[in-house]
Amino acid sequence: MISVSEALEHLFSLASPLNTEIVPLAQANGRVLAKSVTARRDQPPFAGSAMDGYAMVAEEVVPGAHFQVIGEAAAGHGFDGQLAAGQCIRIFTGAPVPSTATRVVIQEDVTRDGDCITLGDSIDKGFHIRPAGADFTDGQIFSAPRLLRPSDIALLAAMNIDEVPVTRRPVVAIMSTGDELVMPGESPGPDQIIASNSFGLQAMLRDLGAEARLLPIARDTRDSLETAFSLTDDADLVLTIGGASVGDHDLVGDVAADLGMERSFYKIAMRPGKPLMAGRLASGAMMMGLPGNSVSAMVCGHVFVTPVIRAMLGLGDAPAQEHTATLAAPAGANGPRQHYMRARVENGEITIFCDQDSSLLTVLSDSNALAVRPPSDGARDVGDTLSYLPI
Ligand SMILES: Nc1nc2c(c(=O)[nH]1)N[C@H]1C(S)=C(S)[C@@H](COP(=O)(O)OP(=O)(O)OC[C@H]3O[C@@H](n4cnc5c(N)ncnc54)[C@H](O)[C@@H]3O)O[C@H]1N2
Ligand code: MOO
Repeated sequence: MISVSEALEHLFSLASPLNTEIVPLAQANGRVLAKSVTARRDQPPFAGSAMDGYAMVAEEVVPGAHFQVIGEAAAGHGFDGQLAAGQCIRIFTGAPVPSTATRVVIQEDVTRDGDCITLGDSIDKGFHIRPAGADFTDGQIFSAPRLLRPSDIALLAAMNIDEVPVTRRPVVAIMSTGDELVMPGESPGPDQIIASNSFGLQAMLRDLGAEARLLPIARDTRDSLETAFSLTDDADLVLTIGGASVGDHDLVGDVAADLGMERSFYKIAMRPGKPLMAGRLASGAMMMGLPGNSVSAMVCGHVFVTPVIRAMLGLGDAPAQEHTATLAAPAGANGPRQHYMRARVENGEITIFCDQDSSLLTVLSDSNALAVRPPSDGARDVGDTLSYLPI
């Protein structure tokens, strides 16, 4: 058995960044920017007013000083004339400030009588002028790679970038295997259960920005598995679930090998998730064969599938990021495999659930973390620092 970090190295050597496509800005949220882009203008493009008030030429604001109102500037409509000492214009937020104006006095600090304003006794000393290019300037680089979020979309729009180069979404084919499985909503026979892992993984993959589609459930026969594999030619990654262990009906590895899969590794010193396999199929797609136990499949999703998808998206080869918390209750010594234990982190303290059986989805659902216990980690006390993966 290889270690988790050795397995990740193998997986990263199988996963390479996908090519780039151009999408309209409105469809770029959640995508990965593949190439750096540059701002096509200054923002703001002119010195602009930050407040509603009066723009004037004044070194100091002196209570009781008078100014003559000679015009107006609003957002989208600047003032064409020249502004001299003793003069001001009515101005609104977002309007260009005349080049000679030195400050904007907010309207709350002014009394107006016809075309004359008088400054009040207590005046806000702010200049309230946003210089041209204060946010960004023409040609400023917005660097790739990065996962685009709503705030980035707003920035790209302001930069006048209407088409965005993003990494193509990885296409992932998810194949549940097993005679016992039926789809949610169907009526299972007495010996059957509902396929759940495929749906959990599909949700995880979609959150990561992959295009994840479910194949028909493959039965525990060579024919059925071969048929399911024949539907994966367009995939960048094929995820099989179940049939990965050593039982007589665990045929996934054998069938994949017969179809030309070059195996990279099988079995990892971890729990849950020990019987994970990976390799490259004859189609060129990467394959990961996940164990069937529900929690094992989802843990492999967090520990291995997520970093693989991020690598395919061009976000780099890095393991899932670990955080630390202090232990809320003592934890016994760990065995020889790296153990990912369902846990809850609250206010910086981590509590590990008692029952870690790898079939218990209720415990997984109650968890927001996987405590990471390295191989042969000794017993830990309350207050000890522990690493965890947020989930
Ligand atoms: N003699 C040994 N037996 C087992 C070993 C071992 O080393 N020696 N390893 C155990 C471990 S660890 C795991 S994990 C499982 C993995 O088994 P498989 O990958 O072959 O999975 P299956 O046997 O097909 O299924 C296990 C379990 O999970 C349920 N399952 C499968 N697919 C789904 C799905 N899509 N949705 C929900 N549940 C699913 C299945 O019904 C079984 O209950 O092997 C141990 N055995
Ligand atoms: O490794 Mo299995 O994944 O422990 O249940």
